[in-house]
Amino acid sequence: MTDANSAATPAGKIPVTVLTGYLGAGKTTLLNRILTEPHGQKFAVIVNEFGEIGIDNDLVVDADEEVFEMNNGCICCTVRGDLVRIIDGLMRRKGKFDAIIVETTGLADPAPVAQTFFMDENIGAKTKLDAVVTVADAKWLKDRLKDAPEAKNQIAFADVIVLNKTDLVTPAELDEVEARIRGINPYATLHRTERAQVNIKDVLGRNAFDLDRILEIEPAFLEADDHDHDHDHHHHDHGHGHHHHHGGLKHYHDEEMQSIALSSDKPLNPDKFFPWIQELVQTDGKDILRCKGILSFKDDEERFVFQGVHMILDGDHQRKWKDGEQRISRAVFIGRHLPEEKIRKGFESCVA
Ligand SMILES: Nc1nc2c(ncn2[C@@H]2O[C@H](COP(=O)(O)OP(=O)(O)OP(=O)(O)O)[C@@H](O)[C@H]2O)c(=O)[nH]1
Repeated sequence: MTDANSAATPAGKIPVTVLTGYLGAGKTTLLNRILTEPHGQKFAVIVNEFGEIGIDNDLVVDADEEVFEMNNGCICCTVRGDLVRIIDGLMRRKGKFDAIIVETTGLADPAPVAQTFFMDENIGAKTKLDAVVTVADAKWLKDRLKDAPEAKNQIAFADVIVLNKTDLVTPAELDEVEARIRGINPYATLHRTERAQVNIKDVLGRNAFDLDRILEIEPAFLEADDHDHDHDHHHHDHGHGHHHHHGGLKHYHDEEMQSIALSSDKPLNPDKFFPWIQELVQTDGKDILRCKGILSFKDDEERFVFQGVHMILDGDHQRKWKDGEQRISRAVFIGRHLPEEKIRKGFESCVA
């Protein structure tokens, strides 16, 4: 097969798609869409998540794909070594898959991730960065561009932008957010979507990563990594956070961002949980950028997945608990100034 989607690049390198976008924009929704389409390809999927407990990899559809998880840290810093190791391991089993998809955390700066494919000689020889695909949240991007520098970098670095959640905004708002995106990145191809419904050929096998353009934005992109992780507090353009240096590449982290991980081995009562979570996101949704969890309800044979982005909640049964599978409820809340005690106590009070 030699369609646009066909995996092997001329040099026989494995194409890598970096899937990025701010917290809750719809990355996993897009990933699941890609994996469930009849694409006839075998993907290796690498998922990086912010927060201590692995929920994301559990939300990726149960396809044939192998999912590698990297928790506890941001892909662009602490776990970058993991990324190199996982890809290195994958390359030793060449032939078993056609392409690699890396889903970063919503808080990752895509620049150092992309840089890995140029700076690590071994990886650069065997893989090729196909495109940085950024999912943008039509409802919240505007606000995040004001307070989250990661969100802006994700747009700036994109080769393909999936402007998602068009159902949550008016046509005028949609035009406005697209104009904001165009102000930052006039080059990327852009698709407006609901539930990340985009043609797979529009996001994979693009051969779109443009090094020249990136060097214009980030002249230091190809400078050697001296593993210098300076914490530079002399920049007062943002009240919090710090900059790292990856070689000559400077990148920003929001240190006020926190995550709270909760778990319980006692089944929860849905009649307590739903009113609690609804009330919580109504009162504190401004600070809760993202919440999600896999829950075990009393007398319920199925896992229940809930998701939230600010005050918008979503939830559904996912699948039956498997025989022997431990029925543990897990949830994570990500945001700034989170009322931790209130969230912990509230969650505990939902036990049946
Ligand atoms: N209304 C609406 N909701 C959507 C759309 N796309 C995704 N969602 C919901 O938005 C929430 C977040 O979607 P995810 O795909 O998990 O987002 P993500 O970017 O992977 O989130 P993180 O990995 O936590 O950063 C979920 O509840 C989705 O069901 C859309 O087009 N419209």
